[in-house]
Amino acid sequence: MPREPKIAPSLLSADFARLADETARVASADWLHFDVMDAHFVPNLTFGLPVMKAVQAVSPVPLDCHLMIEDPERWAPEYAEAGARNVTVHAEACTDPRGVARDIRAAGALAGLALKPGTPLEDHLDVLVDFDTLLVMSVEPGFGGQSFISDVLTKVRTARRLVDAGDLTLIVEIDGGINADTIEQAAEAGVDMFVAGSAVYGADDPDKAIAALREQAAAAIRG
Ligand SMILES: O=C(CO)[C@H](O)[C@H](O)COP(=O)(O)O
Repeated sequence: MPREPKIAPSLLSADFARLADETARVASADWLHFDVMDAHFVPNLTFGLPVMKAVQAVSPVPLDCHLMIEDPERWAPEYAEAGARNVTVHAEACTDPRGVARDIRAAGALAGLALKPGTPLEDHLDVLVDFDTLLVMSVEPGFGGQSFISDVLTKVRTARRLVDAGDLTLIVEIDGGINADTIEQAAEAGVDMFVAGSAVYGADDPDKAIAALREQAAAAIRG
């Protein structure tokens, strides 16, 4: 059966003054991507656990929390306990990736591992068996609206091969610069879940943009 592409709009590109309305505008999405930035691991500051809980209470779609923070071991389980569907930590920030994956899962969420564009997949292959999702960053984490870095597709292809061979069970996710010009190459490389910020929230009708991106990715997978 062909892969069914999934779309996760990134709330980073939404109007922060109207977060409840902005979650309702993407009700057809698969996950809602929630970017937590601490101004230390990345040079930007967004929102944290109290805002996540408020969004979680009104969101029609499950939350996909991407923690771009130092000390993820301290915070990740709390996002899981608050009801996130998936909680992703950065490999570059983790001192105990296996331990944090175990804690996230024990708190009821899927556990995700994210890699910055320059971080080799090979350096973290041994821990991937403990994770449910792999988030391949296709921009430097910190800001929306950047250009897609196509070199990271090598990591996507490797992960896809390992999943298709049955060596790993992972949702392969990509984040950064995904739009109508880039989604097809990402889909062909093997992505399951596409995070899109500006391409969705920058559209007049975000739900229409989600449907169009999903269909474009599905067509690329069908070949
Ligand atoms: O994690 C992120 C940045 O660190 C964002 O989710 C990502 O950049 C999405 O925005 P866009 O689709 O506009 O690139």
